[in-house]
Amino acid sequence: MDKLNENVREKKHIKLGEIDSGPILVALLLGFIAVAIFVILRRRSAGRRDFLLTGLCESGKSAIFMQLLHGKLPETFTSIKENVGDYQAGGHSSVRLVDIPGHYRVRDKCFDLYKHKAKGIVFVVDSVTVQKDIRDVADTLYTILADSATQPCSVLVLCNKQDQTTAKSAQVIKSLLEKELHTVRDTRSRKLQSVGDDDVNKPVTLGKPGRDFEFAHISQNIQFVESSAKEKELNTLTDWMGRLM
Ligand SMILES: Nc1nc2c(ncn2[C@@H]2O[C@H](COP(=O)(O)OP(=O)(O)OP(=O)(O)O)[C@@H](O)[C@H]2O)c(=O)[nH]1
Repeated sequence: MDKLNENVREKKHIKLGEIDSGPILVALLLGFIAVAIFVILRRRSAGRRDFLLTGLCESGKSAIFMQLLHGKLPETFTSIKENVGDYQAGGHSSVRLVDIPGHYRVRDKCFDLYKHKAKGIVFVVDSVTVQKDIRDVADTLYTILADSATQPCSVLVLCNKQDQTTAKSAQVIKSLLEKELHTVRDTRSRKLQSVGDDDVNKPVTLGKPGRDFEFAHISQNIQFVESSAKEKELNTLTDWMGRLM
């Protein structure tokens, strides 16, 4: 009888040993995967120090650039070339600020030159004309967000010209854009299906397929804030940059 009990106990031990090793292996595997993801993400964001000001023509990018770097508003002119300068926020080392021209003929080419070094992308919106221009604004923003090179970036949608009484709030602009980006995504995915695309430059499909487009579903960290370059109210932008520097 004693021998029988001992045998049962032995068997139990063997079984317990077998069951116990499973969770340990799973935990080790999960740990390994977590470390690998951390290393990959670190590598992807390493060397990214630039902040890019982008958006449609006349949204106020050059005004913001000049206010931040020189404390003054520039004469009105359409940029055809980027403005580049060093910006320093209290206590931080300086970063490169690049004002990308809004004109469609130069915008994408210029953006492509700087996107791989970008840590933060500031998408400037004219809060007065945004509703009228919503198709163009959404199309331009979609191109930026769907670019695989911008996936590690933080994105700030800066709703500028808030000194104007007809300016839409950041909250309204966010929901206008959410609706329009849904349409842009549909149009683009239909085009992709008919044309086909090479795998290397394949843009990312934004949000969750089959669901309404929501900014909460994209991989970039995106925030919406308000500003007025004219009134030098740019704290929302400088605070955001300070947090990333
Ligand atoms: N009322 C108001 N006007 C602004 C503000 N920011 C810029 N502007 C004006 O908007 C116009 C366009 O500003 P820019 O800074 O040249 O616009 P941009 O985005 O650089 O335009 P592109 O160079 O064509 O890409 C200018 O007349 C600015 O003075 C603002 O916060 N409030």
